[in-house]
Amino acid sequence: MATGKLASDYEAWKKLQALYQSKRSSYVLKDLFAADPERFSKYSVEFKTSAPAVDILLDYSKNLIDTEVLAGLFALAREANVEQFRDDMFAGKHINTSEDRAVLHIALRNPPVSEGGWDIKEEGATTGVQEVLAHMKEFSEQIRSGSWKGYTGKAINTIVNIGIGGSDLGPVMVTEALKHYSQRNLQLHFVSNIDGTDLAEVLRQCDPETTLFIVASKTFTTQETITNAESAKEWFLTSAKDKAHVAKHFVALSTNTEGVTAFGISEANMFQFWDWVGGRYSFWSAIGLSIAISIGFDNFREVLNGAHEMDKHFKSTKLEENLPVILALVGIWYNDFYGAQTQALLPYDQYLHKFADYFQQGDMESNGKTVTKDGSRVDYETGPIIWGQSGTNGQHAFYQLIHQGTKLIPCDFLAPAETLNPIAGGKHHEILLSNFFAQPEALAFGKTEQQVVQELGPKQSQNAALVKSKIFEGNKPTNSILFQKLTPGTLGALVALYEHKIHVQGAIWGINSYDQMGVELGKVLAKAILKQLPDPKDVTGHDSSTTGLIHWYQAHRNK
Ligand SMILES: O=P(O)(O)OC[C@H]1O[C@H](O)[C@H](O)[C@@H](O)[C@@H]1O
Repeated sequence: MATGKLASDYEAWKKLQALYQSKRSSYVLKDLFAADPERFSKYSVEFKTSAPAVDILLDYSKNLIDTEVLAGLFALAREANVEQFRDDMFAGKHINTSEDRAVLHIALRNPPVSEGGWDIKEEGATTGVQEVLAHMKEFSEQIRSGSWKGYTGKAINTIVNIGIGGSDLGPVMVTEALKHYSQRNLQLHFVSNIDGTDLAEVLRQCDPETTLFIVASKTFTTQETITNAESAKEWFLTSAKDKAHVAKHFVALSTNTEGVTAFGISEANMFQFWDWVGGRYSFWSAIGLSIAISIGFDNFREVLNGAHEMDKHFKSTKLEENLPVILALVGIWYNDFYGAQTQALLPYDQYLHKFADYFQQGDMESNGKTVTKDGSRVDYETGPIIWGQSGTNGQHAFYQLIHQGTKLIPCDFLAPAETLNPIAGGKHHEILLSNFFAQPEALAFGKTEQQVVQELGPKQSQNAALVKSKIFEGNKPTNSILFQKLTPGTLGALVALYEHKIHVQGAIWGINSYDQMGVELGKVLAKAILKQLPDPKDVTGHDSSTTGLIHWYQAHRNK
């Protein structure tokens, strides 16, 4: 098990620090490429599987690394026991130490043991998963075929997923990413925010006779979700009148049977999962019901299968060829030695426009920690700020800062070789991909004096200041990830790739990537404050700022 040791105490860490200090000026992409014509083939690796057919190329050659840096990074992974910690996760050990839980989202995409899956000895992890998947298959097929009827005998044509955080972001991202495979006569909506506007605007588009509400909440205690679900039920009953009709229009995805039944949803309409599924790793579980309804169960299973292939790769490939490990280590090089604060995810595929949003929770909630598992305060940076947008939109918005700003922003570029929408004879995709190739090239190599002089011509080049102002150094690092096509299997593999990257980084930093105590404290405080809001006299126990703000609100609200 990862010990919670400070990463900065590892010998390999110290060596990397020394390397960075003494040789940083030699990590210049222009020179590194000039010196080694084999750099691309040396620093790229392909992940290829046949069932499902997934083909992903990771090119990490445009990074500020050489063989020595890489050797140091792999040594760090070994010294931090990354392999052991990975195996502990797969074995169901309780690596989420603060909550004493296993971390087994990998079990959710595990095929049945009879089909070669791992046998994981944790409640539900082997047979339970298959049972819930069978329930999801049956139910999603009933909705898609129209055989599930609403209270007036009409088929369902609108699905509203009510959930927040992991119970929202995963289904949102995946249903967007795989929209191409969706059943287009089913309208999908997601309500997450407690702000009544979110629910109100969605309900305007719904007909109670043909709407299915999916209440998605691991704990079934999350204030936003329960409040939204109660209000949705009230809205529904205004038309349906009879509470017995709720059974046809509300289902729940949760670990909390008691909470679900207390809400008025019967156990038969509940899709179970387990406490070893972290919210931000949960769309592989029952939380993915809206995905299965949208794209069909077989496609949903392909998402799981693609992820399972990546799990196998992560588990059995040596570190030097292991995609998640490579991404994690290169990320650590910038995060901890160069002091980069962020990591941009830039998919050149419009279907992936929610990919960065999704990993904002996945990465930042996992690795936004300052204390290691043994309680020491870290003296290095942990989780980066994750952000991004789909290309080429980002190019016309924030790329300038990546190109020439003072901050180092390592970027991952992702793109499919084949588009799902080859309109205008494939012209759009060629233009899109020319940008996908051009941006990392420009970031890496910038614009040299020679290029500027050539561009300006002999006369204007006399102006030294002008020439100087137009040169830019480049040397901005990127990873490029090319994949064949955005299929369900490929999406599953890509998401698992980033999940495991997060796991490896957390292991090296010695932190618990699987709890979220900061978020939980905010929830507790909000509940306490809610009770004090009716009467200013009740506002006690806060600092003067919080008290002042609450009092101002109380004086200004329109009650
Ligand atoms: O699924 P729920 O129990 O409603 O939780 C929803 C979300 O709550 C919090 O924000 C947690 O930090 C998230 O990890 C979780 O996904």
